[in-house]
Amino acid sequence: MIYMRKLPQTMYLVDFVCYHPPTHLQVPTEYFLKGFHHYITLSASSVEFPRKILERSGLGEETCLSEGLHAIPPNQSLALARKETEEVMFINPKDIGILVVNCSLFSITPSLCDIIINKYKLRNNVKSFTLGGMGCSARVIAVDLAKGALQVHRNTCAIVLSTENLTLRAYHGNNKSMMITSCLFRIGGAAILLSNKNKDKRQAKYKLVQMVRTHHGSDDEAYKSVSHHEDEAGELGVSLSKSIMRAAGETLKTNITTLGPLVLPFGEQLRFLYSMVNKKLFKNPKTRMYIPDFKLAFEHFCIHAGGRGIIDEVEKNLKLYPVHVEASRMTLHRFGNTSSSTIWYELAYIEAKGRMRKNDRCNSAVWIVLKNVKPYFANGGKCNPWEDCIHRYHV
Ligand SMILES: CC(C)(COP(=O)(O)OP(=O)(O)OC[C@H]1O[C@@H](n2cnc3c(N)ncnc32)[C@H](O)[C@@H]1OP(=O)(O)O)[C@@H](O)C(=O)NCCC(=O)NCCSC(=O)CC(=O)O
Repeated sequence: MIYMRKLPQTMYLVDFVCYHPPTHLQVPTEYFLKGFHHYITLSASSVEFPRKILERSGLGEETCLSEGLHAIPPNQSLALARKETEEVMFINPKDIGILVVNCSLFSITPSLCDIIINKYKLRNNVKSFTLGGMGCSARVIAVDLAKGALQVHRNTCAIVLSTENLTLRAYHGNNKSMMITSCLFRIGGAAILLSNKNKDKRQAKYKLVQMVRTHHGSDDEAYKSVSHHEDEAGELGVSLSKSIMRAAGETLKTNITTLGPLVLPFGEQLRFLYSMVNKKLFKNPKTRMYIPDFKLAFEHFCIHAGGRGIIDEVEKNLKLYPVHVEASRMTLHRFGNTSSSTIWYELAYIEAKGRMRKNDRCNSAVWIVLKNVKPYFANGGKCNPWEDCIHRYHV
């Protein structure tokens, strides 16, 4: 009995839903650019910049912005920002013991967790955590936090709510790195139900098998790659530095080194080890680090849809095929960069395509599929954000 209590708890992903924004919130390119012209005093040289970025971004014509950002000039009131968050975050409140909410750019009192607890009248011993400022990486951090809490609290359900809120963050200046953020980021969110209850095993879709987190905050360049600050003219904005690709590449390398031994076939591990020893120990300048074939470890890849450039880079570095990055590209096209929730739209895409088969493995936390997941239309009308458009994808 004592031995049993010490066993690590298995964490199941019972189900998840993604916010499906209403069509009146859509921002087709021309409409978006018209709004941009109204609320930004663009200098002559930068007038064409947002158009250029939008055309090359990988975003389609149906991505959405919050109600406040449709107004001309934008209505950036706290009330509308709060309304946005309340609309995006929704749960089924039954039996929740742990609540984790992550939202990078919107932090208020009462907290985002408090809003949910009050709205759904959650029980008073619920363990709640609100994470802020962590960008898209919070998608892993929030699940990891829930996992840690589920190790301590047995026979418990946890909800993770991942979202971003841009209403208060529309940028009104000429700084290109900050304009890019406005061009790429869109409204979105996801709710993920996790459980360590034995009885949930039967209905759960996925089981967590590995979780890897690495932190590159000690590297100054990585630290500054996404940053909220004032521009040269004193306008607040969130800048994306050009070095983000390099930072993403470095993080990928560290993750590969950590995750490789846990998921790769033995032969791939050996090849990787051989190249590492050659390069690091024998300092052989001719040896290039071997990038293991992760296609042998995963059937599905959910790569953060941060921008076309990011997806291109990961596809190239990991030598993936177009089908492996299809869910990321289609998510970027249909929903835009929704920050920490993009990977859940991607998982929903793979499900909607009917590609999720029993025993398949998905990154980025490593999930194993517990049963064939039926696409939405075979699922009794269960909510999938792709349900009205999956037949039109891929594009
Ligand atoms: C923005 C792009 C779509 C542009 O694609 P292109 O293939 O056209 O790239 P390009 O290099 O030719 O760039 C076109 C123009 O944009 C400029 N440009 C590109 N990136 C820039 C940047 N970060 N800051 C300032 N300017 C930039 C180039 O100088 C050029 O300007 P000129 O024409 O004047 O020479 C792509 O670079 C991309 O996807 N970048 C990654 C976006 C990103 O960082 N996403 C992660 C967000 S963070 C995130 O998602 C996590 C979170 O939520 O926190």
